[in-house]
Amino acid sequence: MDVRGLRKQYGDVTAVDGIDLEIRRGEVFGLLGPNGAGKTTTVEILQGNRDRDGGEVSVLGADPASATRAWRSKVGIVWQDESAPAELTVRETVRHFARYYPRPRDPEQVIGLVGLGAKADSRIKGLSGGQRRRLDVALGVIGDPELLLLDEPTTGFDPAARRRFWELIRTLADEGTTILLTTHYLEEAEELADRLAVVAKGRVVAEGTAAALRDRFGSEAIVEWTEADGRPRRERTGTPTRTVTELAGRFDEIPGLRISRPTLEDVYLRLTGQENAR
Ligand SMILES: Nc1ncnc2c1ncn2[C@@H]1O[C@H](COP(=O)(O)OP(=O)(O)OP(=O)(O)O)[C@@H](O)[C@H]1O
Repeated sequence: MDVRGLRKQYGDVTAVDGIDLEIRRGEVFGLLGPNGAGKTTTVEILQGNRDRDGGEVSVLGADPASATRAWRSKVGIVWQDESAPAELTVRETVRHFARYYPRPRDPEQVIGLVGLGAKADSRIKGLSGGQRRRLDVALGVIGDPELLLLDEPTTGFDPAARRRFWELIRTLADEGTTILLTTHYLEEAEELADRLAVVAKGRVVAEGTAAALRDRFGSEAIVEWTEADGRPRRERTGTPTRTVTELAGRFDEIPGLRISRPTLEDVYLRLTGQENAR
């Protein structure tokens, strides 16, 4: 997948302001960014569900803006508000959607993969929010796509379901499916993505492996301690030893001393200009 200079405007709002992305076949790619950064708009354009105002886009060798039925059958999409009929059971729904594809996966296997085996005969209207999302994921993968585009797939999942979903993504990736997912969970991005891009205000502000992003501010450390008046302090520094030596001159024992390296979340907050959120 190749995206060059992608732009999208909604009236006065520039949602996507020149995004470049290159995603290799078989790769799991994570798109991170704060609310309103332009992730959903980007994914919708890649799916062929939204017009763009500028830029070149090639997805599985074709421009999604002129997508054919054959192209659509190779791209798996997880809708946020799947309009599956509420009266059908999980099994009926997955079987029904399988008929739209030339070479679908086995519905029973897919139901198992998303962890809905015990709910196969339950009606959709009786599913919890998280179970509903898992059904959405099942419908996204039933066509055995070459490329899977997932917009915040695990929102509303409980921790066990999220882990099961990670397993599913790894299984699909091992089988050669290319996967692009947006997420607000840094742990999820770190766990799943071979590479990730951080988007802010419609632009890519950083790109690379999670480890490389973390190492971007590699020599820095975060020194935390409690002041004599009880106020917690947090200082980012490239010279932590110096900071601690200074503190040691002021305190016998530095209260609440903690020295850590920036986490991916620290780096993310910094890259997106939200570091004061901590
Ligand atoms: N259909 C629309 N009409 C007008 N403005 C829109 C529309 N969809 C999105 N926007 C605006 O475009 C910008 C980018 O939105 P988008 O949904 O792509 O961001 P996002 O990164 O997916 O955010 P979130 O993490 O909250 O889902 C926002 O300012 C949003 O308000």
